[in-house]
Amino acid sequence: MAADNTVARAEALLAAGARQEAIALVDGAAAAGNVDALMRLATWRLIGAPVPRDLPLARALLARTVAIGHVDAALMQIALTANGSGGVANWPAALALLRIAARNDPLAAEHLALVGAMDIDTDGMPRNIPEPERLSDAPDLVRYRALLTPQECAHIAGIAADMLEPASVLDPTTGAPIAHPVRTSYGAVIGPAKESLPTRALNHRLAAISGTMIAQGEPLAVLRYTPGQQYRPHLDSIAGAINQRIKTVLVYLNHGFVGGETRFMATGLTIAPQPGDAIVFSNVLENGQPDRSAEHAGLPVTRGAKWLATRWIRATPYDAWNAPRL
Ligand SMILES: O=C(O)CCC(=O)C(=O)O
Ligand SMILES: [Fe+2]
Repeated sequence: MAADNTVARAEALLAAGARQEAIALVDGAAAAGNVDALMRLATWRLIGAPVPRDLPLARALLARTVAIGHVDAALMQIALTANGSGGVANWPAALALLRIAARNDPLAAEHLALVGAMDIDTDGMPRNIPEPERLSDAPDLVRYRALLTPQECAHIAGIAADMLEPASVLDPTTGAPIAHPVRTSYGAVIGPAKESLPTRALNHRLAAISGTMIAQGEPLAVLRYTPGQQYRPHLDSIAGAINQRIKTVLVYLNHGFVGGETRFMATGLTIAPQPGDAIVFSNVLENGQPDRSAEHAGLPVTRGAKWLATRWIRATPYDAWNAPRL
């Protein structure tokens, strides 16, 4: 179907407060097989606005969108299939969909090649976990050298590059976003609809090296620090959290910058980022309470740009679709 302006007209209606008309317009076009309208309906069902969130329905709409031919819809369908959003997590089905998408889409072909190069089983789980190097006992901290290949690092950074935003917090009085007081880097979160199959496999790898279930991980966050930017000393644990951040995995994604070491304040231990290296540390003591000795910082970058992926891991499964505030 030729491109038309149905979705743009619906956006204008939404902006003007005509919600029902906007929905009716897109519904009608989608029923008539308009691929952009179908894609928009699917994303509305994922976002939960201006219609209620319905993940299984979003999946069904995406499947129809893919059948007509829509590259982004295919990659989203693959992500949701692999991570079980709106259904049961099904790696083999996601891989089969990626094989089909890769026939026509160079980006999907790249994802397939990345996954094909990994040492994983038929469920996308790593077959071998390398031996860690212990860096300290208090805090409980280990390092895995070259856990990610340069291609894997570039893949993660590439997904995030399109979504980077300055770190912000909400002003408690006005509710408006203001500069984050502790972290000055730019960042992006690779949420469940953007979790490419290579990212999913890497998240399995990060779960394996941290001895946790993949479902405990918050969506992978990617940070980019340019000169002067830093992550001031902080704890990753959250005071009073019901579902505590028990562990953190940091993966250094690149080289070609100066500064940006990770420092643990209690010991002074300072880690020089090497691309592909991962560190894993515990943010809680054996009794589950926050471990003050896990306080750490990302030192200022003085030249170039530092890219880093962070996986904050909770005590119990974390639902990224219905994330609680703590
Ligand atoms: O940039 C770093 O080295 C530290 C990052 C960090 O502390 C975090 O992501 O929680
Ligand atoms: Fe941190």
